[in-house]
Amino acid sequence: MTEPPSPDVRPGAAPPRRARRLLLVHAHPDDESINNGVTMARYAAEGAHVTLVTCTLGERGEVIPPELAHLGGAALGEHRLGELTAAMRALGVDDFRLLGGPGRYADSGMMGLPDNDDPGCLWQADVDQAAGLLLDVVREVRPQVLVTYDPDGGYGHPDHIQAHRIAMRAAELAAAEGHPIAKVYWNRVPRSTAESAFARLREELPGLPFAEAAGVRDVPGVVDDERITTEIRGEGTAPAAKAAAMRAHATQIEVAGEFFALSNELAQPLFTTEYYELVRGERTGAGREDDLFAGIGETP
Ligand SMILES: CC(=O)N[C@H]1[C@@H](O[C@@H]2[C@H](O)[C@H](O)[C@@H](O)[C@H](O)[C@H]2O)O[C@H](CO)[C@@H](O)[C@@H]1O
Ligand SMILES: [Zn+2]
Repeated sequence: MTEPPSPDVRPGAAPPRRARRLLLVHAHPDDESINNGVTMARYAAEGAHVTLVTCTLGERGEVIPPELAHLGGAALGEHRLGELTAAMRALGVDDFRLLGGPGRYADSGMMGLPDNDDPGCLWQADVDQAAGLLLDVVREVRPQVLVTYDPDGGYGHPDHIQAHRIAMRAAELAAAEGHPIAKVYWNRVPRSTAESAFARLREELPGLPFAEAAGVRDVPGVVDDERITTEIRGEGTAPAAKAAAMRAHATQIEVAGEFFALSNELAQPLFTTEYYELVRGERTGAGREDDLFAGIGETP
C-alpha cells in the first residue's frame, strides 16, 4: 500500500478529510476484528480514516467466561460495547458507531429462533430506513471503499444478511445522489487457504485448549480461489493488533496462538491475511490487488 499524502491542517480550519476513507459495515461487536482486524489496523496506521458501523450490540450472544455468565440482554449489550471500544483501541481505530445509535436495532439471534420475530431486531428492520441511517454516515465521511458481507452474510446469520442488504442499499442510494462509493468489497476466504489452514489446525489441535476443530464449511465467506480479487497481508504490528482486538471480545472469542474459537468451542484459524471480492468498481491489473484503494485517485 502507498503512503497517502498527510493532510495539511491550517490553524483554525476544520481538518480536511483524510485522503483515504474506508467504511466497514458489520452485524455485531466482534465481527470487525474477526473479518478485518488486520485491514483496519494497517489502514489506520497509514493515516486513513477508518469508519466502522456496527448494526447491533450483540445482546443475544452467548458468554464464554464463567465469571461473566451472568451477563445477558441489555447488560450484555453494554458490556460488548465496552469490548468493542477496547478492540478499536487495539486496532488504532477511533471512528466506530452503532447504526442509528446504541440499541436502535436489537440482535436478532441465530436464524430460525423466535428471537428473529422481535419487532425491534435488525432482521425485522425496514432495509430502506436502515440504509438511510447508514447513508447519513456515507454523506459525512464520503468513503471511497466499502467493506461488508456477501448476500448470505458469510454464514446465514440474520443480522449478517441484513447488514449486507443495508450496506449495499446505502451504496445504491449514495450513487443515485451523485456520490458513488468507488469500490465495494465482500469479505471472503479462498478455499485452498481455508483447507490448508484447517489441515494445520488438525495437526496442532492436541496442543490447543479446544476440544474440537471446526471445518471449512464453518468459515464465513469461503469461495473458490479465483473469486478472490484482493488480499491484505498482515505486516508489522497488524497481526498482533488483530489478535489483541479479538481477545478484547472476551465474551465471544477465545484466542490461542494462530487459532481461536467462539462460544461453540470449535477451533478455527485466525487469518492474518484477509481476503476480499471486489463487487463494485474497477479492478486494477490481472493479479490480486494488495490495496483496497488500488486505482482510486485522490478524491476530496
Ligand atoms: C461471530 C458472530 O456472528 N457471532 C454472533 C452469533 O454468536 C453465535 C451464537 O451464539 C451461536 O449460538 C454459538 O454457537 C456461536 O458460538 C456464537 O458465535 O450470534 C449471536 C446471537 O445473534 C451474536 O450475538 C454473536 O455476535
Ligand atoms: Zn456477527
